[in-house]
Amino acid sequence: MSAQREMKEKNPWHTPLTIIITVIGVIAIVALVTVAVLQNRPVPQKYKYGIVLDAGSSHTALYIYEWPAEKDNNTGRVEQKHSCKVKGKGISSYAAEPEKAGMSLTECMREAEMQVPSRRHQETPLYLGATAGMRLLNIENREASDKVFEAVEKALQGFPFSYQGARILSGQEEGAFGWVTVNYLDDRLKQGLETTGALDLGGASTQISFVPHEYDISESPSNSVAFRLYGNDYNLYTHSFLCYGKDQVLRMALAHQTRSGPVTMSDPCFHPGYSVTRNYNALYDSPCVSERKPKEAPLNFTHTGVGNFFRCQEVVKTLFNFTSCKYSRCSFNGIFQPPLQGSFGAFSAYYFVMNFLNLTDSSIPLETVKANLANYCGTPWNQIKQQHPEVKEKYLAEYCFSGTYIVTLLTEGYNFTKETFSKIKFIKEIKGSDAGWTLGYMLNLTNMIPAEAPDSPPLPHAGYVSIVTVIALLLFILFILSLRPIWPKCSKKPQIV
Ligand SMILES: Nc1ncnc2c1ncn2[C@@H]1O[C@H](COP(=O)(O)OP(=O)(O)O)[C@@H](O)[C@H]1O
Ligand SMILES: [Ca+2]
Repeated sequence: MSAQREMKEKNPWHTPLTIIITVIGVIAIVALVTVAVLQNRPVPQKYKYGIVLDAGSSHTALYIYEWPAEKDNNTGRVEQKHSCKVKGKGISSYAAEPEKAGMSLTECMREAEMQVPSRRHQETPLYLGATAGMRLLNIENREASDKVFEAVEKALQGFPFSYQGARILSGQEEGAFGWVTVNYLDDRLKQGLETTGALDLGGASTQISFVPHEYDISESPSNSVAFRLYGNDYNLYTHSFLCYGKDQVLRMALAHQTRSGPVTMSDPCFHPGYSVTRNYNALYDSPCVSERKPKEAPLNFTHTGVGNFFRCQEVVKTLFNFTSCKYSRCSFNGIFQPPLQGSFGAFSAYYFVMNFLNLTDSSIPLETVKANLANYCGTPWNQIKQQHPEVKEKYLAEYCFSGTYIVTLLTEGYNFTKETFSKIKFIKEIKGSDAGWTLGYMLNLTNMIPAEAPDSPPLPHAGYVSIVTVIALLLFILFILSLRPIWPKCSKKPQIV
């Protein structure tokens, strides 16, 4: 009993000094680890927002983007939070009543007010970019185009966002920003990977953009755009063909087939049994066809379908001019195009049309695509309507023409072959964000893609916490070991007794 007490009294672990040192040591280590964890714990996510209105020729769409507030200038990913399709037609169709162009945006703008938290309203940039519909209106009637912009501007300024202006994008910008969007969403830019080309088909214009293999930009400087993004240089080839969007190209096809001013016209691009009355003045009311208007024509003509893909292709081919090229190589209409390179993402109407025709799968060979189209175009109009009662009749009637145009544009126009055709992916969106020029436009205007690669912290959060914990544990073990000279006394004493 007394030996036991003596041992207890002499146990060095039980001296007040050791106990105090141990307790302080443990507290210090716990405090160190706690501070490390708390300090680096991600704070609850706060977001910033940006709004872009895509005023296309056929309709306007509003996109809301969001990104983590503390990372807006480099590392944070910008994603599409919401989109809203404006009811009615594109703003260019309100040339005769511009106020209505402004009013048409109200519903989607109200939706944006609900979607963006109100404390962020004032700092949220709002852009409107108009494309080929307004380009055409601007060519046709400058004054009317200015009035539409005035009305739109007035309407947008009535909302609590940070309004940054409404303007017409150049064809180059439209092509280049579509390319930025696709490659940003695919994370190809930040990682410096080989980029994907972008193919955009609108109603009034169409764009092709890609980084060619070896590219002499001096051959046609107006087709080149240079970017420095995340420390990499890109020489992008881009071209926008005004009037070669699918609605204007249809006008051109109809104009070509009615150039003699007939009363009825049989069209291989429309289904057998299809028949509508069309007005000559309405058909030729566009700068894309106005010069081709027949001198003498009746008021209307009857547009009937024949449904023959191959003959339709012949009609479409007449809309491309292959005769003159002052460069080393051209696509069509004397426009320079370097050899195609890499894979492509085809979006907007490319996707809508090919998706309807069940032809988005890249593994379908070009020959099969043509055979399916031939079969589809040859199907009687009544049968098509019965099979797709849910689809808008205007779209439904035009899928044969649009599909034929897409295949002809890609192969005859841009020179895709049966081998390279499989490199085209028909896409609507990438990782939840729509493919289109709007995201690239906003990233550019808000300087959200830095020219140089951002400095990233040497360690991610988890790595940092683990290292602090390991060091703390090592310190603790070292501290215990430093008490070692006292250990033998403690363990041997009872044996001596
Ligand atoms: N569901 C759909 N099916 C077929 N075509 C569609 C569908 N939705 C939109 N489109 C077409 O996509 C095109 C979009 O073009 P738009 O962006 O308005 O014109 P642009 O880019 O030339 O200014 C239009 O031709 C429109 O009719
Ligand atoms: Ca468009």
